[in-house]
Amino acid sequence: MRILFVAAEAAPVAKVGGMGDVVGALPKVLRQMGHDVRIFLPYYGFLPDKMEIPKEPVWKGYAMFQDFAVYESVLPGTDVPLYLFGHPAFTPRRIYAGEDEDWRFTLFSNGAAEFCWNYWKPEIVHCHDWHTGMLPVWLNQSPDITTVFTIHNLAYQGPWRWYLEKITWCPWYMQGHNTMAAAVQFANKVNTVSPTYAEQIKTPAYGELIEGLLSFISGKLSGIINGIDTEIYNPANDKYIAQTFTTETLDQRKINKIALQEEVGLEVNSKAFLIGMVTRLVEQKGLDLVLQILDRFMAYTDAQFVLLGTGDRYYETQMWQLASRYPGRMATYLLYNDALSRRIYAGTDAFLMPSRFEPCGISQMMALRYGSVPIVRRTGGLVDTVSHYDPENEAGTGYCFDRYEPLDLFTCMIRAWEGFRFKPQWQELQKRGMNQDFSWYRSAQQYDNLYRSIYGLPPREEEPTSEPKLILTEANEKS
Ligand SMILES: Nc1ncnc2c1ncn2[C@@H]1O[C@H](COP(=O)(O)OP(=O)(O)O[C@H]2O[C@H](CO)[C@@H](O)[C@H](O)[C@H]2O)[C@@H](O)[C@H]1O
Repeated sequence: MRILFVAAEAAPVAKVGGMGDVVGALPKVLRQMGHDVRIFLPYYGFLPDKMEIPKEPVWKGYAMFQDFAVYESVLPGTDVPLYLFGHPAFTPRRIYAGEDEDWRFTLFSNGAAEFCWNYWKPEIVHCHDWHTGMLPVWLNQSPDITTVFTIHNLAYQGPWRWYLEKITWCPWYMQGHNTMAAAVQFANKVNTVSPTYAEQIKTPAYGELIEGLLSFISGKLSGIINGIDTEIYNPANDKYIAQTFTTETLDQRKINKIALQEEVGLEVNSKAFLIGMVTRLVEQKGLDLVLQILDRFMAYTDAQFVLLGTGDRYYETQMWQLASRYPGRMATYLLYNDALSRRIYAGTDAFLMPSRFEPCGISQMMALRYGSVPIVRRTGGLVDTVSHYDPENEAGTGYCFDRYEPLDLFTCMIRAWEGFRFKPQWQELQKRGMNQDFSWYRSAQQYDNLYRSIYGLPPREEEPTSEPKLILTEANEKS
């Protein structure tokens, strides 16, 4: 099938969070499965620093009273054709956070629709998040193009209808009070990035005010767990970490811990329990919980803590100030740095992710792959990817808690800190995590079946072993 991915991010050239990982990895695997997948991305001002882009555009178009040009390149490290939407609105060296955000991404979507109608006609347009939410509405009038809309983050729903009506074409048949709601109504298939979250968003606690709509369209709504790029993120040959390792050579992993402690200015001590966090610093990621207990945790234990993240100024300053109270034991890096993130996954003993909600979560899968034991709140995709440690039966891959309460997080962290003292059991726990299969192949198979279902084709046979593991606890079934 001919499939066009339209998104605001694509790793490795334009990534802020997990959506970039998905758009950067999934097309590659789908192409290996025989689909002609291409990506449509804004031509951000920083892209020429990161890849080769021809000077001449392959096509010029017109949308929302604006001229634009489309340049063709290839996503670095892959064979995936990449079309770049060139317009001065994207020249600034940033992906998000501008006053013109609603306008410029609506223009981008409109440009993508024109591109499909006039230059390269796909059978399926696979849209990601609100930035591309108008595409299913516009393409609804083209019966030979179908749409899939993937929700990575329901919290951001794009501009309101009244604003869209001012800036662009809202066809007579359009429904939905904002871009996300319109996309959910008009896409042929809607999916989110884990089975648990797909259920949760039909409830008021997680539905971000469109739970009624999501319940209404539940017949076309599904959950497909993300993968990670296991070729790029591989502790056995990662050139960004001090010492490569596998489950067989886990003892060597402590070289990474020492190197990380040196790099981020922590006291060098391979015996200290080192917790890491790599995250966007936003409410979703549970930072308010962390701020309520971290001071006490640091005071009560001898643990060390390293944070890498950017985001809300409030969380940045609070974490920074906390770090200044624990010199040599806590380090805060307020920046975006892929190489350092890998060294944190490879060098920490545990990885903290107490999310308020989590559509899937890529970081905990990276942590598992690099042998850092996740401490997570059981919500969304964290339910589907991390199972609670059961020492009696030597089962489970991390430490989990259910309620979004500071005391529950504190208790969970203390349990992990205690568990770390039992070295042989801890190593087994790490190995179980590292042996989990989070490759994209399993998820790509499910996307393939989703595409096939649009055309009434039967699903392809799946390997029985490749089924994602869905672990539902009583507490989660209730939430
Ligand atoms: N400062 C920093 N430096 C370097 N790397 C950093 C970084 N901050 C974050 N990252 C990286 O960004 C990615 C974060 O991905 P997540 O899926 O965990 O969260 P995110 O909320 O961004 O994604 C949203 O979309 C994805 C994709 O569908 C869903 O999994 C998720 O639940 C949803 O919230 C990881 O690869 C992480 O290493």
